Amino acid sequence: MNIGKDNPFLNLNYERAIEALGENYYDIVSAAEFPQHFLRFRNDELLPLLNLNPSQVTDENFIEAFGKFQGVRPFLALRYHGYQFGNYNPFLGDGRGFLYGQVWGNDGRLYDFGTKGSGQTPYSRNADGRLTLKGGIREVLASEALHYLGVRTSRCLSLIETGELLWRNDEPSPTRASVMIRFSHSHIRFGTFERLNYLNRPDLIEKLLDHVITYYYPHLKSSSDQYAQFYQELVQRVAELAAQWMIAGFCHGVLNTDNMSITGESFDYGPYAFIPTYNPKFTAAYFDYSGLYCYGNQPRICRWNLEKLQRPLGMVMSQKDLDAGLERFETHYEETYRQLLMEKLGLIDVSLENTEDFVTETVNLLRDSQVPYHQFFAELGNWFSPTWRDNSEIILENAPFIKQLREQSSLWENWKQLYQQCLKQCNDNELEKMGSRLQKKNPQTALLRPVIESVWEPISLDNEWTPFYALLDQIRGK
Ligand SMILES: Nc1ncnc2c1ncn2[C@@H]1O[C@H](COP(=O)(O)OP(=O)(O)OP(=O)(O)O)[C@@H](O)[C@H]1O
Ligand SMILES: [Mg+2]
Repeated sequence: MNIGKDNPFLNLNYERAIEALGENYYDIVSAAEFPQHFLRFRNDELLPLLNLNPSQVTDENFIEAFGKFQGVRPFLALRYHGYQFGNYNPFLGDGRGFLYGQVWGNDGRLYDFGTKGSGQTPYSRNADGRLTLKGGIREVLASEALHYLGVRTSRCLSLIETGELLWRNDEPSPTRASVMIRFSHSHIRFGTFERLNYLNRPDLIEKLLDHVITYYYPHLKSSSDQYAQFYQELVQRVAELAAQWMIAGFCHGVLNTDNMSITGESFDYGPYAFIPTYNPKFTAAYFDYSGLYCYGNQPRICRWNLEKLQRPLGMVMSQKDLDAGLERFETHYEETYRQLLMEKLGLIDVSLENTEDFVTETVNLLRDSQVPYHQFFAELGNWFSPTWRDNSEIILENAPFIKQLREQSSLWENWKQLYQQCLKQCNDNELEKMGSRLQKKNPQTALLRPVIESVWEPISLDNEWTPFYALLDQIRGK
């Protein structure tokens, strides 16, 4: 049989980077066999990166490769541990996924195809190794939405419904099942290093660190203090990521160290939620009883996770270098947050004497007024007028939530003054472009929970997928 002979996914040039590290880092596993295969999502936007033309890749090609798992082997269940809600857990690892393969993008970067919901592995414990269809849909939507909001994130390459029924205590059950392919820059997690520290294997830590630098920080390769520079850059990337989440109004929900990527990329979208209004205490996961991973704690938690990573890294590099790297977390975070908030307000190359105050005032206004977070910025784009530069009184005067803003009289007056001061630094040409720039930065549709439920309901009741695809178009700004 010539299965897959012409399947472009099976003929990609797979790089065996992780495989070459040896079996101390993974277990070879096989995929589950599923009774049915319905391709529910294919991410054609990613194919050109692999030099594939979407029109030449059939749905059957996706199903064969990522639903029936024919062809490329071996599949590697990666080994890792992690701090979960503050406690060390040595019983983790890919329990419902594996590394399917690694490929070079034509952007010169190495990408992983990682599965989720592909069956049991040695790390499944007593669980089924499966992913619910709703869980898969939620991850597809989150990663597309975050990507379009400028967050450095993994994406989904495909989602295939498998015809199985699952029992879950957080979804009405039985519930439908799926298998997803994640497209990301590495599935090496902080917890991958933590496991090696637990096993007291500095030799394996060093080998993994060299691998990480070779493939994901290649510009550091020739440096004499590459470990120090790697940690410094990781701290910067993670601080930037935390700022990107905060600006996007995103609460990841489960910031365990096994969900932190060594490339500083965001991934694993389980019980996440976008905030309806600015509320630092907003908590996404129903099982996060103390609110540890609430929206406002995210920067602090990221820093804590980076600090925990010092233990394994400390086996092969100096504590002094680690401390120096982590010290810069706050500065990177604050600077990125400030810059991104200004951009979200349409302000590029505008420097106020007191930009920090303006950023604080904006956050205070959003928090105290409890206006819808995403809508505030979207309406700024919808109503923007160059005349705001000359008359601050008319700023957002027709916005649906103006009453809420006016109730915060001194905050609101002050904010308008500061925004006007910024606009005064823009020339006519810039002001003309401001409305469309704001609209581009701030989509009309936010991926709030009721929005996700509104597309899930027709799928679950009538197998009606049109609203899901329409929502995808909206969050992609189409
Ligand atoms: N249904 C399941 N069957 C087997 N193992 C599971 C299942 N759900 C979660 N796990 C395992 O529990 C741990 C924590 O799960 P978590 O939800 O953070 O990760 P995940 O969503 O499964 O995978 P990823 O982090 O790659 O997105 C992981 O080791 C995961 O493999
Ligand atoms: Mg996870």
